Amino acid sequence: MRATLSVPTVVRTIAELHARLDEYRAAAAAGTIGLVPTMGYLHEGHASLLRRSASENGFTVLSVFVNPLQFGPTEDLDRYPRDEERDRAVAAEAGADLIFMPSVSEMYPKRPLTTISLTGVTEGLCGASRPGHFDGVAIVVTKLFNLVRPDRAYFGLKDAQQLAVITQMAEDLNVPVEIVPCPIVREESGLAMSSRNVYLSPEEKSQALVLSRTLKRVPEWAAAGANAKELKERVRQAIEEQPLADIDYVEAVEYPSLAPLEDEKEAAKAGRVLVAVAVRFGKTRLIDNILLPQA
Ligand SMILES: Nc1ncnc2c1ncn2[C@@H]1O[C@H](COP(=O)(O)OP(=O)(O)OP(=O)(O)O)[C@@H](O)[C@H]1O
Ligand SMILES: CC(C)(CO)[C@@H](O)C(=O)[O-]
Ligand code: BAL
Repeated sequence: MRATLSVPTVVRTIAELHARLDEYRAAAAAGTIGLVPTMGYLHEGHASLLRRSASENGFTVLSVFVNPLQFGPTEDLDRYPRDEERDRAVAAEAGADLIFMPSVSEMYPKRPLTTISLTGVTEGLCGASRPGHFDGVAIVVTKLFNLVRPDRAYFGLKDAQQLAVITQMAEDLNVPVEIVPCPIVREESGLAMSSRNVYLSPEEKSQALVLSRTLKRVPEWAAAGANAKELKERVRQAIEEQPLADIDYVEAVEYPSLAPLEDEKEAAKAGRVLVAVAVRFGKTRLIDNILLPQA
C-alpha cells in the first residue's frame, strides 16, 4: 500500500532524509521502502523504476545526485543536464514519496578515503573505457543504501554492467537490500531512453537508431547459429555503416559475470549472453544492449 498519493517532499540534507524516513518507519512499522537512485533529468525509463517501486513498497525514495566521483576528467560532469522542476513533476506522477537531492558537499563533506572496487565485472565494457567509473558508482550507491536503508533498490537494464556490479557488490558485502532489475524503456523509434539523448542533434539522433535496430536482430542471428564472435562482427558492421557513429565497444559477454565469450563452446555454456555496445555520436556517448535469451 502506498503511504501517500501527495506531491513528494524534497529533502536536501541527510538530517531531513533521516527525519522523514523515521516518520515513515514509526507510522508504518511493517511498510517496506524502495529506493530509485538516479542522476536526474528524469524520463520514462526512470518513471518505470519509480512506478515499479511504488507498486511494491509502502514508501518510495527517489535520489537525484550527479555524482562527481563516477565522471572521468574529460567527461560531461559540468554539462550534465539538470531540471529540478521537471524531475519533481515526473517523480510525483510516477508515485515517489520523497526526493533526496543532496549537494556535493552534503554527500562528500570530504573526499572519501575508502574505495569500493570490484574485480571481474568491472574490467570490460564501460569499466575499460571509463577507468574508475564503477568505483565512483559503488561508493555513492553504498552511501545511498546506508543513508536510506531500503528494502529494495531499482536499477535499469540499460546500464546492464552497472546492474551486474551493484548486484555483485550487494552479494559480496551482505548488503540487506534486494536489487531489482528493470527492463529497458525505449522511445517509439527504438532509441533507449537516456538523459544524454538531449545532447543529440537531429542527424545524430536519427543515426543513433542503428543501435536498437541492430540489437533487435541479435536474437534472430543467434537462433540461426551465429556465435559470439559473429554476433559482434555483425553488430559492428551495421553500426559502422552510419557515418557519425564512432564505436567505443561492441561486446558479447556472459551475464551477469560479464566474462568475454569468444567461441561457440563458451557461449553454449553461458547462462545468458549480453550483447552490449557503447557508441559516440558527435560528443554524445550512448550505450545499449540486449540480453539473450530474452525474458
Ligand atoms: N531507458 C531506460 N530504461 C530503464 N531504465 C533506465 C533507462 N535509462 C536509465 N535507466 C535507469 O535509471 C537509473 C538512473 O540512471 P541515470 O540517471 O544515469 O539515467 P540515464 O538516462 O541512464 O542517464 P545517462 O544518459 O547519464 O546514462 C539507472 O538504474 C538506469 O539504468
Ligand atoms: C546509480 C547512479 C545513480 C549512481 O550515481 C548512476 O550511476 C545512474 O544514474 O545510473
Ligand atoms: N547511467 C550511468 C551513469 C553515468 O553514465 O555516469
